This record gives sequence, C-alpha cells and structure tokens, in this order.
Amino acid sequence: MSASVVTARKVGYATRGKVLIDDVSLTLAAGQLTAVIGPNGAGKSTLLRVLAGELACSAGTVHYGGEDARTLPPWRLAARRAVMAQTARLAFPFSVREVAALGIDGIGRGLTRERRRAVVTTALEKAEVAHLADRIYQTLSGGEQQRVQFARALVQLSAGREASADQVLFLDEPTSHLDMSHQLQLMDEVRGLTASGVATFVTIHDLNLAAAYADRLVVMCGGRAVAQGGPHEILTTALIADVFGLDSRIGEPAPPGSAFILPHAHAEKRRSLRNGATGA
Ligand SMILES: Nc1ncnc2c1ncn2[C@@H]1O[C@H](COP(=O)(O)OP(=O)(O)OP(=O)(O)O)[C@@H](O)[C@H]1O
Repeated sequence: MSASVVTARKVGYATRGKVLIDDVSLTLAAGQLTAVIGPNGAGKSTLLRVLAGELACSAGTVHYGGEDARTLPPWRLAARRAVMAQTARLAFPFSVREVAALGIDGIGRGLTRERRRAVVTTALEKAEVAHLADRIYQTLSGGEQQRVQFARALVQLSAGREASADQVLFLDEPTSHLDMSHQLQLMDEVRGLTASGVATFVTIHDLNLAAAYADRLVVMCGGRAVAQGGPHEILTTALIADVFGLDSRIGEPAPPGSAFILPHAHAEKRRSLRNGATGA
C-alpha cells in the first residue's frame, strides 16, 4: 500500500457561523491521483484549501506525515506541497518567467542561480508556455495564464524536493480555461508527477477527465464527502443523478461520428432548441 502523505480526520471548516465542509476524512497517498467532483458550492475548493493548510480547520485534524498542518512552519509546508489556485490575479506587470519563479520564493535559497533558472525553464516547458517566457503575464489569455500557474506550482515542487521527498500537489480546477488538447496535456503531466511518487489532488468538473485520470474519487455534496473510491465503483448513474440533480437517465448514445456522450438534461435542451423551442 502507498504511504500516506496527508491524512484528514473528521475535518470541518466553518466561517461566520456557516459550515462549509463537515466531517470529511480522507488520505492522500504517495503515487495516487485523487480527484474531487461535485456540484458548484459543494465545498471542493474549501476542502482543498483546508488540506493544503491555507485554511485552519475548525474541527478535526490535517496531518502531513506525523505533523499537524497547523503547526508546520510556512517554509516547511511550502516545501511539502504546492497549490495551483482557481484564480490568480497579479497587481504588477510580471513576466511569465518571473511568475513561474515565484514558486521558488522562500524555499529555493539553497539553489544556485543556474539551478533556479533550469528549474523554471523545465517547468515552463512542461506547462507548454516556454515560448511565452518574456511576455507580461496580464497580457496572456485565460488558458495561457492557467498554464503559467501550473508552471509556478511545478517550480515550487521541484525547489521543495530538496527539502522533502513526501510531496503533494493541489490543483483547483486546473483545466477550467484549457482547450481539449491542453486539458489532456496538463493531466498527463499530473499523471507523470503522480507516477514519480507525488500525491496529487485535483478538483474538477469534467467527470470524463476525472474517470480517465484519477486513481481515487471523492464526491462532495453539501460540504460532505458523500462517496469515495475508485472511479468505476463511484461513478454510477444513480450517484451522478443524485449528486448533480440530473434526470436519472444520464447519458444518451452519442450521435454517429461524435466522441461525446451528452448528459440527458442537456440533450433534452438541445433537442428542444433544434425543434425551434426557446429552450428556456
Ligand atoms: N469566505 C466565505 N464566506 C462564506 N461562504 C463561503 C466562503 N467561501 C466559500 N463560501 C461558500 O461555501 C460554499 C463552498 O464553496 P467552495 O468554493 O468550496 O465550493 P466548490 O465546490 O469549490 O464550488 P465551485 O464548483 O463553484 O468552484 C459555497 O456555497 C460558497 O459560497
């Protein structure tokens, strides 16, 4: 069995009297890709931020190895885990290379200048943004910015590896702005990192990507983890219909020549639009 890198026990998080996640227990293991799915507002990002130590849980515990995340010094936490957030706005006109290099801040002091540059260059290449290295980050498209943020997280992991072998990469909807080719390319990179022993944790809306790449799925709904397990045991028609509030017949056969299976609710709307209805 793979070694546990992060262990959450009965974790809850509440703010201003509102419970955002409740009673979540899970383990992130070395060499395992965990994907979190669930409807908007289910608590996926909050769970990610609690596990990553960005938010202190208000109930339960999060441990990195034997250490409580709340007491880990920031630089040690930064060496053990990298986070690719859902959105990242920058106030100043940094170049792409400078943004990626932010991943080294605080943890890469022991690296030579050449080594730092090599770490950043490799990450830019892996995220397929090396050709944009000298561009100003704010001038990039949404998808390009997302890939730069992925590069920044890869830089942080590479720099942190000198201090810690047990690492975890958290990605909050990393493919939301990416075209299909870059979605697969990014997930392939994440899969490769996972194969090298990193524990990876991805929140994602695309159930097909989740099923294709994850070793383990966590289904969040109403702040609770309502199901956990392998994609094939978890992604049942009944569970998807229940959690996402869809018609119980989730899929319809793909049209000839199409690569997609459309959710039934969307298919109904598409049919009514095709027949001249308003679709409202
Ligand atoms: N600081 C906050 N104060 C109050 N409510 C919050 C706060 N942060 C998040 N929430 C609420 O908590 C719930 C869970 O938010 P969260 O971002 O974790 O959901 P999510 O599953 O990631 O959603 P999405 O798929 O839309 O990204 C939402 O209803 C959100 O409005």
